[in-house]
Amino acid sequence: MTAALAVRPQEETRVAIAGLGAIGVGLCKALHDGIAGFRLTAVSARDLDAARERLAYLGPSVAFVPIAELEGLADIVIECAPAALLPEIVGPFVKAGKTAFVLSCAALLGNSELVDLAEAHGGRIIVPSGAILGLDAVNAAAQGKIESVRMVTRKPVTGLKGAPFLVEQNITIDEITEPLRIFKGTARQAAVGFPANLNVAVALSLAGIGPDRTELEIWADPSLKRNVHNIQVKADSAEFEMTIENIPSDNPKTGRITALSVISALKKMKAPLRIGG
Ligand SMILES: NC(=O)C1=CN([C@@H]2O[C@H](COP(=O)(O)OP(=O)(O)OC[C@H]3O[C@@H](n4cnc5c(N)ncnc54)[C@H](O)[C@@H]3O)[C@@H](O)[C@H]2O)C=CC1
Ligand SMILES: O=C([O-])CC(=O)C(=O)O
Repeated sequence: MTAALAVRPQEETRVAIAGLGAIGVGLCKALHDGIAGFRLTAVSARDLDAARERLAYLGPSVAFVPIAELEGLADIVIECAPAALLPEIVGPFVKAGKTAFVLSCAALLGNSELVDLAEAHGGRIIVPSGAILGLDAVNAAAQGKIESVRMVTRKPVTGLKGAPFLVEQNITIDEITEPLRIFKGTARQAAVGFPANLNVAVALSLAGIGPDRTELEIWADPSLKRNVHNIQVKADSAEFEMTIENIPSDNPKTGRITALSVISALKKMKAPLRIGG
């Protein structure tokens, strides 16, 4: 047998994408262009016919199907849909012992049975770094003792509009001319009040000291064009501060780096050299 024949080709992992918005469309393109070891096999969208037309370049090897059919067609699913759909996207995959990447991670707090389901069936839920930074350092610090994690988020008005907290509290931000602090509380409270705007705070809390101890301020700032997150961590191993300025994608609520973080996480799954968490 020649050396070449002795090398087993790396098995391709079949990927499904649920939700074809700002993140999902970027991931489709990346997978179509090629991520070694992965093959896009199925996608799901609210309007399947429109999606089929819009993404015709994906060709006949990619199935456009309702969410319920994704699990039969893929080994992993990437959830990048509205948060309310989290259980129906993730549930079937983890129940089959498969992996689900979750972007709407704020919704994990209200659906913790998904983690139990994954544990019971040998499935995995992976929350990529998304639009935030330093989850590896926070997670490392959490292996020791973390005293506090504080985050201050500043967003342009378009990145916050329509959040349930603003509606409930009758806070109008359309015409502000100065930065306005609109929320002070915990990551868990933010997940309820800002379910589509503060996944980053929940990811940070899950990496560190949990959603009830992670403190958060949210500011609406009309002078900003980017979503800015500043994090301060005090631990017995290190004290650190990190800031990220996210350039919005086609969806003003979503930073461009979010889809890239998924591509990076996929590559890490197969890399012979893995850097960071
Ligand atoms: N973890 C993180 O750091 C971040 C998480 N996110 C979250 O990721 C998720 C996706 O974000 P984007 O792509 O920006 O949102 P988006 O709104 O651009 O895309 C969501 C897509 O899901 C589609 N959809 C609606 N109903 C559907 C159904 N029944 N079946 C399949 N698809 C359906 C919508 O038509 C839309 O195209 C959101 O929940 C968002 O809050 C966003 C940014 C950062
Ligand atoms: O957390 C989120 O859902 C989005 C976010 O703040 C960002 O993209 O900067």
